[in-house]
Amino acid sequence: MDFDRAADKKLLFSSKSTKNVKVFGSFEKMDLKPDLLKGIYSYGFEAPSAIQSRAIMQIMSGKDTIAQAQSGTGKTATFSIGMLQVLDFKARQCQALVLSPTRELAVQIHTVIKNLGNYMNVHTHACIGGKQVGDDLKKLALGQQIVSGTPGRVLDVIKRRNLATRSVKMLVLDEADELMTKGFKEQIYDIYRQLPSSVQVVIVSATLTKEVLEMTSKFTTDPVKILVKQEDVSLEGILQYKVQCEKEEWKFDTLCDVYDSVTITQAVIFCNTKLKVTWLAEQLRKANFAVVAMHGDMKQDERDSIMSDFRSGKSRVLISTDVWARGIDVQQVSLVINYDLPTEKENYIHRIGRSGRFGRKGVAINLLTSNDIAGVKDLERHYKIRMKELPLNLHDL
Ligand SMILES: Nc1ncnc2c1ncn2[C@@H]1O[C@H](COP(=O)(O)OP(=O)(O)OP(=O)(O)O)[C@@H](O)[C@H]1O
Repeated sequence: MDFDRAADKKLLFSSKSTKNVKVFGSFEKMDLKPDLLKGIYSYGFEAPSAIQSRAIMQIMSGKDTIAQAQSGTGKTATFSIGMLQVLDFKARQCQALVLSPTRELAVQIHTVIKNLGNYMNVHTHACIGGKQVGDDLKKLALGQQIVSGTPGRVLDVIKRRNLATRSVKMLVLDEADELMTKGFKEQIYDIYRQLPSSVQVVIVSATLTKEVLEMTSKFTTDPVKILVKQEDVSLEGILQYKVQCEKEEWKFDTLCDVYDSVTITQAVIFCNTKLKVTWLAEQLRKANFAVVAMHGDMKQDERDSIMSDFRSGKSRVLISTDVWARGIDVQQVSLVINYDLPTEKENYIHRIGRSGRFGRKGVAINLLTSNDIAGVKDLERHYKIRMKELPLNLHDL
């Protein structure tokens, strides 16, 4: 695991991290419950990643934990394993809440927890918007020890008194910086206020700015911090390219060239608006390219079916908004195209991180107009990266 050795160094050298966090080089050394260990191995994991070898034991110890690590380096299993180790699965009360910004991510986390806890009789539920609330209420009435959900729906079922929070021991905020933004912040505070004051808080993201860290101090007490320096947040395994298209109208032809030339497994193309996603999908289909599209205004059933086809490899090129930028794990994605440069710096890292999962190679291509010059410079400076010009012969990639 060469990539992990690199990630390891980066976690070690981040100066704001808590000093002397012990590193556990194997899952056995973590003294996990045998059924949990069995779940981890049958899920296919052999050894812990850099973040796992540090943060799992901290989470298990009951301390509030801030766990930052690059995209695709196994943060989900970090908090899932920590959680599965400490909860009491003989009791049916809800003992852990995981909040994340998108429905698809909440479902994905629920699935990972279910798989890792396969031998532990875990009852877990994905509580997300866009689905009949009645179905949630039925599931919750059965008793769910872990709930993974989106803030709006989770708050709703708490307010309706269908999700009892008095036994919640752990709150995980995944993609915490996104959850601290305007749309979610109030809901997160409202949920937090409903939890016992002793609740352990775990903060997770690949990007955590100083401001976000300050905000999270409202939820945490003397947290263990495992942080990555800004210039180390971008993964080395993802090659980053730019194409100067000058004008917006010239991007489309460039995209068609790229589509034709690169033999890919799977790709995600990002646009900044839902309208543009729909428009681009139409244009590409007219030009006989097979693509699917997904955005937040679509019905959940449709989103589910697009996700399921993309996960299974039935569809190979997906066009989306930032609803797809964070957390979604499809290992076969090897190419990310920013048809539009994201408006938030952090989302650049998250978007390109949909490729290059767990040490795989990835390619990111940014289509730029003359309006993007300053934005690119800013990204390059901020993350100490270099976007190279896309080679004319794309097979060289
Ligand atoms: N110890 C491990 N051994 C092998 N594969 C692993 C291990 N831990 C995680 N993975 C795999 O790595 C991939 C990425 O993990 P995960 O989705 O948790 O990343 P992440 O750090 O949460 O990324 P993001 O920042 O994009 O949310 C998943 O497919 C997961 O199954």
